[in-house]
Amino acid sequence: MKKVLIIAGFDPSGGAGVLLDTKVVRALGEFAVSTITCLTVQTTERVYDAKSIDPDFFEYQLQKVVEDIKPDSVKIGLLGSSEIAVVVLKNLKRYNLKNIVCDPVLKSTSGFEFCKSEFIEFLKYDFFKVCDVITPNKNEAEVIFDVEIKNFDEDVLSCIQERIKRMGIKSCILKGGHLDSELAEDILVTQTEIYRVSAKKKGLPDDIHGTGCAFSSAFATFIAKGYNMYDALKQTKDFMTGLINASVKIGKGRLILNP
Ligand SMILES: Nc1ncnc2c1ncn2[C@@H]1O[C@H](COP(=O)(O)OP(=O)(O)O)[C@@H](O)[C@H]1O
Ligand SMILES: Cc1ncc(COP(=O)(O)O)c(N)n1
Repeated sequence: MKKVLIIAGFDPSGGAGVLLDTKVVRALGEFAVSTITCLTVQTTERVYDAKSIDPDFFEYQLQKVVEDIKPDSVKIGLLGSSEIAVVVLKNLKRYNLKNIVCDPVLKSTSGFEFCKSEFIEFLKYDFFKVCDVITPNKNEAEVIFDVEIKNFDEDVLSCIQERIKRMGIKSCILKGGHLDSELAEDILVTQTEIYRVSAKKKGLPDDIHGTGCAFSSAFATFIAKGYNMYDALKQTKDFMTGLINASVKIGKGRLILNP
């Protein structure tokens, strides 16, 4: 059995964060261990507030779990503060952790700003370099690469490829759930290749909660199983399409995924 380390926030409604991440890893037949960066007050309707865990206590949690259980891959979701991000970076290096998948959560789909501008600069110029892949959605990619994205045309993709090289980012999967398109297209951009997968879009872009969390956890799980990036992306896309088509309404707000 493969082990996936989740580093993410807690959403009490179960629609995003560690509760969803661990269910995804389990649904794909592997084992999740989780460390919590941040607590949120959140429902299927919106995020009301977020509070970081004390950085020293978080580090204690992370170090003890990785000293006990060596992960085959790592999924990083909501970090929530520069202090927590600094601790994560230090320990990714200290324990020489491999197969790092980072979902750069900056803002919730409902509009809650999880982070400040200096945190974004730290991610862009220090943190992303140690990750094997980052998985921004349209809005996150616009902030990270400082480019306006209407669609994933050749000009946008070559601009992003040039920027990942300049920033020292190994690779990036651009998630297309929020593009105005009939297709939900996701694109793996490495320093040398561009590889696309797509599926028919269900409903409106903001109808479903937690798609980005589930995507990065599934991708990290397929990488832990030993798939290369291209095959892991194909498998993740198929898995996500199934989950999205079976999404359920459990509260007053958006649909959620129930792996
Ligand atoms: N309405 C939808 N129909 C089908 N696939 C979707 C839909 N919304 C998102 N996806 C897919 O879900 C995954 C997460 O994408 P996205 O929603 O863009 O991320 P985030 O939750 O970080 O904003 C991607 O594979 C994307 O293509
Ligand atoms: C704990 C946590 N992690 C991540 C998200 C982003 O998910 P979404 O984009 O669906 O709001 C969230 N809302 N809460």
